[in-house]
Amino acid sequence: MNTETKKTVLVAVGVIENATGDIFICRRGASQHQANKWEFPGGKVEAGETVEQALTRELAEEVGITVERCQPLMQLEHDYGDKQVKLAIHKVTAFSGEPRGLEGQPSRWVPVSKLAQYDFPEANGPIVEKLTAPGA
Ligand SMILES: Nc1nc2c([nH]c(=O)n2[C@@H]2O[C@H](COP(=O)(O)OP(=O)(O)OP(=O)(O)O)[C@@H](O)[C@H]2O)c(=O)[nH]1
Ligand SMILES: [Mg+2]
Repeated sequence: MNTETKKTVLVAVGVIENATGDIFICRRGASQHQANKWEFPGGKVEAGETVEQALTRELAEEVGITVERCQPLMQLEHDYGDKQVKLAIHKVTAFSGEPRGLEGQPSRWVPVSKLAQYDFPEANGPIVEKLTAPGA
């Protein structure tokens, strides 16, 4: 399929931050797109939803938290060849509940300084850069 006809999938992504500044990441499943890579939890925005509504729904479903405060961090488009995605990324700075992998996915809190050691999907490069930039 050429780029003119390829459909872009809009994805709501949450960078969940705790009081000590650590970030919560999950590992994608073996049968998912970008299998076994680490990710910031989130998922596709459904018809009729805003990005924030999708983020709230996905984070409740996947990691069991209720988003109480979030701010837009950045938006990124990436073409994987088999799939074109637009990531709408928010930083989640207040939430209730303790995040955990509700779909059986491995998950952990990671200090920002260690984020670059994890294998993320290619699209995530600029997110990790922004989070680890001096003064971020
Ligand atoms: N959640 C999430 N998706 C990402 C990230 N980076 C990235 O390229 N993606 C891509 O965004 C797309 C949609 O994410 P998803 O598979 O989580 O969607 P979903 O939760 O609605 O799941 P589904 O597969 O059950 O429909 C995937 O193609 C995935 O590879 C990321 O950091 N977090
Ligand atoms: Mg998901």
